[in-house]
Amino acid sequence: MEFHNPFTNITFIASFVFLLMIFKIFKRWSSKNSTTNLPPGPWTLPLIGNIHQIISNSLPHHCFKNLAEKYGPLMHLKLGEISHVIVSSPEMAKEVMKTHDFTFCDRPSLLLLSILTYNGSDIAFSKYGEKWRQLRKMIVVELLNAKRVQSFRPIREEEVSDLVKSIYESEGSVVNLTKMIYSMTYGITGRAAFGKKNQQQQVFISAFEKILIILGGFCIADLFPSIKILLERVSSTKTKFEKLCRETDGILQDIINDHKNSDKEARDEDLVDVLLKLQQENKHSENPLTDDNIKSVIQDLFAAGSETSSSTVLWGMSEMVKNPKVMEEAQAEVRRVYGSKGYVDETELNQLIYLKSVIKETLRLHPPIPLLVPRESREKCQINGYDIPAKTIVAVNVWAIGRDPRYWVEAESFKPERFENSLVDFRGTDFELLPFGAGRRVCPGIIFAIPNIELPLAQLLYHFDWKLPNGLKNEELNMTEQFGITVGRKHDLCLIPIPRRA
Ligand code: HEM
Repeated sequence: MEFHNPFTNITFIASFVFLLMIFKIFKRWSSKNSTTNLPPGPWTLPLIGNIHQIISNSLPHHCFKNLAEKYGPLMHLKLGEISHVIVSSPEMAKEVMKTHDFTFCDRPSLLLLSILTYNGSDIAFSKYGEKWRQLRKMIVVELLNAKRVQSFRPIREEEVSDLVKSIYESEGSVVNLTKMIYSMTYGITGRAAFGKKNQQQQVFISAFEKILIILGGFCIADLFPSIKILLERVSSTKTKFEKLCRETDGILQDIINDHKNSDKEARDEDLVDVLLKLQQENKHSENPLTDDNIKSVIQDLFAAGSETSSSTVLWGMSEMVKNPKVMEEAQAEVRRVYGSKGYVDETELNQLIYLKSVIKETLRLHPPIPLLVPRESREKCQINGYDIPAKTIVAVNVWAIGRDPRYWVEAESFKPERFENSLVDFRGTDFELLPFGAGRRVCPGIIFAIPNIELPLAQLLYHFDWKLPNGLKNEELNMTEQFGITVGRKHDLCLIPIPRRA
């Protein structure tokens, strides 16, 4: 899956607009820069602040890690008119997401996300407040609980079996695992959300993929609020984005209407059914669930759930191909556990202890959202003796934290064994491993995500041995990252499956 580099067309638009608006911005910049006790950071240029330092060939999380090595784990950057703080150590992450969690549990209002989410009617990108709290509670209790996740087990098993079947059909030739895994995960999310697969669902998924590609980019208007309207006019992105959102909105509304008008008893309950039931139950409450809430929550599940799980499966496979001893041990475990049964299902997944360590290690080195979803400070506060002004955007570089040699021996190596006798977990209480974030805004989809990652990996390991095409050696596998809504592989993972004859 290809994404645009977020920083590609900034220079052109920025130089044009800067000439027009130079005075206005300068005035605003100088008045906003009056806080003197900010965390350390690189020297800023007038108007653009530190933008020039992050428009480089390296990806934002790499660039922030390099800068943090010089300026420290709590670093201030000015991107355009907006103050950003970049957190790069477990201690500072704990300050932001535990000690001062309430101050940092807001999300910034970003132009394209506001359009997509019906002005923040969702969970992931909406402002902190009573409406968000109620919606999140409802979704966690009713939608993302263990019983509901279990109810989708047949869907997962069927979709993963279909994946295995189509790989068998390509026996001996190269398969594009990237395409197959994304399509499988979208298939699982689509069926869990909407019920049976149909044409409408496919159209929604392909339009939504285009939306995610644009969202993975960078919106310059968000960095210059004082000339936002002008920037929106100069750029064609907003118009293109609105058109795509109108398309997905139409499809989602049709799906909701179809659900409202059809016989629910005649089919298995899907997530749209659950949301419509909640809408009925809450229609007289202070914060009723609107159709916009339903549509934006469904989009959250696709955006937050599908890309992240796919990218984890693909990074896990890539690391195992690159480290054949790990692959052998993981295969031996899966084949031992399922050997007498003769096929893989979800019943024994909890016995795959080594595979669980492989997944943890994958999330340590390749967190799909390396800077987490941005937070915004609700009020002024002090961290580590520095002032953080209200409305500062905070990014936690969990990619850098996962590679911190103070916490991780041989931090750059892929060693699942490190978790063997360790209690470190990824659920948001161990601040050296935070792929799902922490605190009030921690990912509520962890139990939904885990089987979507474990089952395909277990099946791929059970049924096949894997070889790189064109005589490439394992260590030569290209591991370059591509920045987008999640950080995935830049190059599709293409491998030759060799079916295992039991
Ligand atoms: C490997 C899989 C996944 C990873 C690594 C992941 C990671 C994350 C991260 C880093 C955040 C932001 C946390 C923060 O701000 O501290 C987040 C938020 C969220 N995730 Fe996940 N996620 C995954 C799967 C899922 C799944 C499967 C779902 C739902 C089906 C989901 C739903 C959400 C939602 C709704 C939010 C927003 C929470 C809020 O703002 O209150 N995620 N996720």
